[in-house]
Amino acid sequence: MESLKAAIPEKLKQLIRDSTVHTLRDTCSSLHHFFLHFEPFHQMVAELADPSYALCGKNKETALKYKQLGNQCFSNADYAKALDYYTRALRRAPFEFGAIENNLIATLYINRATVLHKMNLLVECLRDCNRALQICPSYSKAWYRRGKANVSLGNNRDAICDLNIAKTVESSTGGKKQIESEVKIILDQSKSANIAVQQRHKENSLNTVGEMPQIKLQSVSMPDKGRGTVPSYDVSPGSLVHAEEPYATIILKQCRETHCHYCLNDLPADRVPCISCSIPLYCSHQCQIKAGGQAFRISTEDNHILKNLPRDLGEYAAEVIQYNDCEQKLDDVTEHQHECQGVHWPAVLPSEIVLAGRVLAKFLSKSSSGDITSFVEKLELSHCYERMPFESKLDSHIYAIVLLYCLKHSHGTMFSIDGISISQVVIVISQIQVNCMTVVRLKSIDAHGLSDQSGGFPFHSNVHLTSNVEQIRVGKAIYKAGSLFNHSCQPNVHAYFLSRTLYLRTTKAVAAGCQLELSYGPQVGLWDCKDRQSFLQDEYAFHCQCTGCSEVNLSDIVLNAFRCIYPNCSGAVLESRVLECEKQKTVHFPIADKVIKYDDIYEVCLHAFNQNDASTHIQPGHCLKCGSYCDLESSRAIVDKALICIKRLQDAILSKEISNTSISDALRSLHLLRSNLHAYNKVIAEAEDNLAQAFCLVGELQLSADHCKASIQILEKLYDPDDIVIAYELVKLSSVQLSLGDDSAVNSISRIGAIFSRYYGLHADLVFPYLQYLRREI
Ligand SMILES: C[S@@+](CC[C@H](N)C(=O)[O-])C[C@H]1O[C@@H](n2cnc3c(N)ncnc32)[C@H](O)[C@@H]1O
Repeated sequence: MESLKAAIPEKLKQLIRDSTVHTLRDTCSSLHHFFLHFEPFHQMVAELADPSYALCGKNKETALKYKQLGNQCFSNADYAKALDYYTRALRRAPFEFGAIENNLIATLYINRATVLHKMNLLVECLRDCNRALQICPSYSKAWYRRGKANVSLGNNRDAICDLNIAKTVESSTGGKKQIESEVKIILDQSKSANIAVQQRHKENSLNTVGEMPQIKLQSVSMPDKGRGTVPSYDVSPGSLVHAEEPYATIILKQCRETHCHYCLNDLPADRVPCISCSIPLYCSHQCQIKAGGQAFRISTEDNHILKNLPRDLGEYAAEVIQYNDCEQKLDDVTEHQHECQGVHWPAVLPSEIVLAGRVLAKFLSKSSSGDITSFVEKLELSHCYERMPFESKLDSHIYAIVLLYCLKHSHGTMFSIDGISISQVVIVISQIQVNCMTVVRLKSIDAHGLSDQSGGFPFHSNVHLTSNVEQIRVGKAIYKAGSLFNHSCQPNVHAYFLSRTLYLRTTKAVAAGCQLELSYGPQVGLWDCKDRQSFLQDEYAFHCQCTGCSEVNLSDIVLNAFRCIYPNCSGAVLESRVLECEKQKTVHFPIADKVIKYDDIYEVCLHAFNQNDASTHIQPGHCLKCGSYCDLESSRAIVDKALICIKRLQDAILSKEISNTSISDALRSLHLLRSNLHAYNKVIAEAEDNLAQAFCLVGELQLSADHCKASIQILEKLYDPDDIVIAYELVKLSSVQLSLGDDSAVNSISRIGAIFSRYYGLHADLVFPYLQYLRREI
């Protein structure tokens, strides 16, 4: 990429820098023309898209090598490594149609099932047996392993069926005898114990609760934000206003080995690779088929086994072999199919560009003509091409051309590559920048780094959760209707995801006709106004016009403020960086208008209110309440030094090596922070939170609870007291309160429940399973 960029003549770069939507065809055409005569471009496209260079394809030799390594690890009882090698082998093993006997993939699934059984991952083991049996229905070892897993699961009835089938299809007499004696043992055991309730372990089904949005929405046009979405009637807090499947999705590179490439959920130990290339991993066959459109199913004629079995066993076997792992209707367009030839480009190009490819492929498969000239128009998404910085304009030109060449190799549909088609893709790339949502997940609950093997919370253990509830970014997606919701730094809508489905829920009451707005990332309380605006400008190329950025609010004044030199004065002292931004707000919305409504703003900047023209009287380094001067340079130096100690404590928490010295140094630093920073400064809240975690880890639970409460008190000033951030903090507090046997845990937990149900409704327990544990405790 860099070498292509460097070779572009300066004159052409200048044209691209100055390009608008109207001149885009010309600049795209000129750059294309330049690349056509530039050999390194053709070399690069060949390396990206030519199957003869493909390294991500299937390769039987490599698969056999990994299988061998897996076998060695298994013999040495190194099961974790064996599991990894068998998965690698499955990723590279080509599917051989017709090879029912000694099928490499079926053997690998059974080897992996055996490892999973050893690791006591029984449901996963059962699923791998099913996969092997779908390929080779008369695979005795697979029925046998399935039977053994069912015994361990207590599904004795299924186990007996599995073992009986294994016995029937087993060719050796010795083998048959051994299975027979095992069946006898289970039958004897079953007589003395109640037969456990049978469970069918199906592959992952979408974990959604059947809640449908009931609110009628309208699209409206706003003078400062373009189109927006409003409800047709009043909506109460916690109402589900929108649910939508994505138009296209892509997993982020850092999650490729940990999350399903289709539904974006955590990958289980029995992950399923793509059938035709070695790039994606899925949580189930269901997701693999939805993404790639292919399944390795045997035809019914190959099911000799079914015909030779007694009727009841035959029906049982049919259910296992043909069990419906793709109940949901397949979209006619599968996202990964066009990328799936083992060529490099889907693995190498940036995620947003591969996503643009998926959007284009979906469009092409729906259009009969292969004409992409009306592509942008039909997508009906806004874009930011003219607001993009030069570097992004240049990158999108280059990537659009490269992507079109890669798609032409891979897609199979004919389309012409010229100024018109390239300009369409450039616009789509800028549409993706503005409209794509980052799919996030709450990180699996981790109490002191503990979680059970399936990543869930160990409900049985008496542990307290003190680490932060983290969100991890797993994918990017385009939701066509969802992208009509504008941003606000004081949002009234909360967006979250279950699998790939987007859910939007109101967190406040919204009157009919008022805009429903979510946060694209930054929020009042998280960062101050200046930082939020720079983020939105860099990431989404717009200047935020929301109320949080145009009207004075307490959080923006105090979040980074210093304290007044007079101990009894509650005024805030601001540095010039923050002050400039706040002054702009007072020009348009005088603070005095807000005094009555928000008396806590009045509390921190009384002096500013008392002036006729507040904007000229607010000065950096002067208290906004009493006007006295504070030497911010020396305060800043003290604060920076104190923060080094707090950082040391943070590191000690992470490594779980907390010494008395690190705690007492941090306590001294907290004192320095409190005497230099405003009482509501976020840095103090974070220091309090670190101390709460440290005290919890060394078993000083009362001190931990005290520091946790101190942190929450500040956060309640910075955020809305009913914000989800407060609930996350209360989770930590309640956990410690429970361990202390403190009755106030009940209040904390019911507050958490109320906030969670407003943000997640019926999905709260799914998104945050730790809630069930807390509820049970009260
Ligand atoms: C995902 S789209 C939202 C729908 C968009 N208004 C439309 O007409 O399609 C994002 C774009 O909406 C506009 N926008 C959204 N929130 C805004 C805000 N708070 N202030 C200014 N513009 C905003 C910006 O132009 C941004 O690039």
